[in-house]
Amino acid sequence: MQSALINGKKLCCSMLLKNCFRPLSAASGKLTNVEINDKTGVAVLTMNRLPVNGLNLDLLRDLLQSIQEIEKNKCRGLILTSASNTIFSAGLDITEMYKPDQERLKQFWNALQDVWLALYGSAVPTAAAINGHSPAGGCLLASSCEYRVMLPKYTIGLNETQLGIVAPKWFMSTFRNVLPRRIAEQALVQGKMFTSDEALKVGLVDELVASKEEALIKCEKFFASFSKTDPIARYLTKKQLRYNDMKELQDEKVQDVENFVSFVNQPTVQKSLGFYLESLKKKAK
Ligand SMILES: CC/C=C\C/C=C\CCC/C=C/CC(=O)SCCNC(=O)CCNC(=O)[C@H](O)C(C)(C)COP(=O)(O)OP(=O)(O)OC[C@H]1O[C@@H](n2cnc3c(N)ncnc32)[C@H](O)[C@@H]1OP(=O)(O)O
Repeated sequence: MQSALINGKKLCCSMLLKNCFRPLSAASGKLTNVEINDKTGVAVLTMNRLPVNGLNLDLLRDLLQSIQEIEKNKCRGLILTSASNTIFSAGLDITEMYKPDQERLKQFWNALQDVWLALYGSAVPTAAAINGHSPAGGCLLASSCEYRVMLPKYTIGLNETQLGIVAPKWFMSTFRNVLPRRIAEQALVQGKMFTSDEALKVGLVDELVASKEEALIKCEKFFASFSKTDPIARYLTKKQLRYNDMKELQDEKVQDVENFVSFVNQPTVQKSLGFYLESLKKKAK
């Protein structure tokens, strides 16, 4: 009975996908794609830098432009997802940090700050359809949304300490906004990657579903739960709750870039990043 119901919705969704979605052309950069459901007003923002949606400067710039266009168009919701079948996002593109061009390195971190501020503080309700692995920066993006639906058998978490990196304060605040403090602390110090089941258990994600289509439906349902809520009151409440986290970064934006640049340029950090990149490449062979 339940699967019949789900199948019914699936059919509905694929019909919607075919009939109701129009691209938001201004927001569809090379590495992101935005489609708006004309019936519901919900925008699906898809990261499309395959194979792993590594967050490099170009993807971050496209993401920012897309989020801003979705806000401008007063969409009823923003669903963040991936064009890959197995990876939501591999997090920051490590090649941006390894032997970096110094000016680009600053722009890169600045772009990440801006994407986080735009997504975390978005006036439009946000949800992530996590259709693949979501380590580090991928987890940051998903956790910045208000609701998360994940597919089974993937992993998600802030694994920075496993890489010998300290996650910046605003990564940690984002995590703490989602998880109980003690669980957030334990996970952050361990650099824990949660399986989908574990993520559901601790509340890092809100629902598990079997397919991306179902994930999109669940995210739409989350937005529909605001149908009787005043949108301005909704946004102002969210803004108040997230104000301190955002203000902290806004006040320290320049210092935060400097900290990042100086951290990344340390010879020991460069060495670790080099080894890590090599290990990823070896694994791929
Ligand atoms: C005091 C402190 C002050 C300031 C601190 C400041 C800064 C520090 C904070 C920095 C924050 C960093 C957060 C991050 O996001 S770091 C990135 C962390 N990401 C990861 O650890 C993920 C690594 N990747 C994987 O685990 C797997 O690739 C993944 C599970 C995502 C996919 O596995 P799959 O088997 O499907 O693919 P692979 O064969 O592994 O990969 C395919 C190719 O993609 C390359 N790759 C993968 N991930 C990355 C990446 N993050 N960056 C760059 N390149 C990546 C991989 O090497 C393969 O490449 P090729 O061999 O095909 O060339």
